[in-house]
Amino acid sequence: MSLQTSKDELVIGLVSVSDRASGGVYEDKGIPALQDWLAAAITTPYRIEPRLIPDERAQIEQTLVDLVDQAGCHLVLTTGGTGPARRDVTPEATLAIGTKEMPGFGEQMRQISLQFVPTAILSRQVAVIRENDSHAALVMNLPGQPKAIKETLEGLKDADGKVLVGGIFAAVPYCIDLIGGPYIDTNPAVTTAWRPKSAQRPASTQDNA
Ligand SMILES: Nc1ncnc2c1ncn2[C@@H]1O[C@H](COP(=O)(O)OP(=O)(O)OP(=O)(O)O)[C@@H](O)[C@H]1O
Ligand SMILES: Nc1nc2c(c(=O)[nH]1)N[C@H]1C(S)=C(S)[C@@H](COP(=O)(O)O)O[C@H]1N2
Repeated sequence: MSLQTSKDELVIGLVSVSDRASGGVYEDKGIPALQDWLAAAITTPYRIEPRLIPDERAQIEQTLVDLVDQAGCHLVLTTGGTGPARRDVTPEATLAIGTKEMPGFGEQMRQISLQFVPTAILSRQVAVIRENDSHAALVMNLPGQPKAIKETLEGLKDADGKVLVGGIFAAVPYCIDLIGGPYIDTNPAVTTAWRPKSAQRPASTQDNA
């Protein structure tokens, strides 16, 4: 297990998978919801690579491969296409481009989402690592309902901000450390990254490490 995190700029791919939003039937709310949440949660500088595409498996696979292999993303979040309907194929496309499956993320997201909606059981969302010769990325599926983005990433808090159910984003920064990506710092008012003590860096040393 290596903790050689990279000094590269953090690059995050956002993929909204929706027939109707990509076809102009309704306005895409997936990418804006992802952007807003990340802007509040991540304090490390980062660049976004957004993509809006239909529920076509080949196009989803190609988009994910391009984001990791060409655009150099360290993290890719998809939204939409995780349900049981005939055109919902985001999990299949994600598994096809992954080199390692990360089942804990999908399991935890369904647990979290069940606190919000009983239909959470219908989401087949998965997460994978994609490794190429030069780097690796974490690719995770979120449900298509725009409100599900904050729910799954952040979890559930009470009126005083006390965490009732932890969101999955807390596990993302250390996962990116372990696959050799940049050190991600978060805003604790939104989400606190879980890292073992040995992997934590004081804020002032992060640029020099
Ligand atoms: N990108 C999006 N922007 C805005 N709303 C969305 C988006 N994706 C989904 N939704 C909303 O969430 C609901 C459930 O999402 P789901 O992914 O199941 O969509 P869908 O019924 O498969 O249709 P489509 O793929 O055309 O968005 C949609 O009916 C829509 O109201
Ligand atoms: N947190 C959360 N998870 C959720 C939902 C939601 O509103 N919030 N909607 C559910 C519903 S209604 C469905 S059908 C599945 C799959 O949605 P998708 O096909 O839009 O990805 O996600 C589920 N997971």
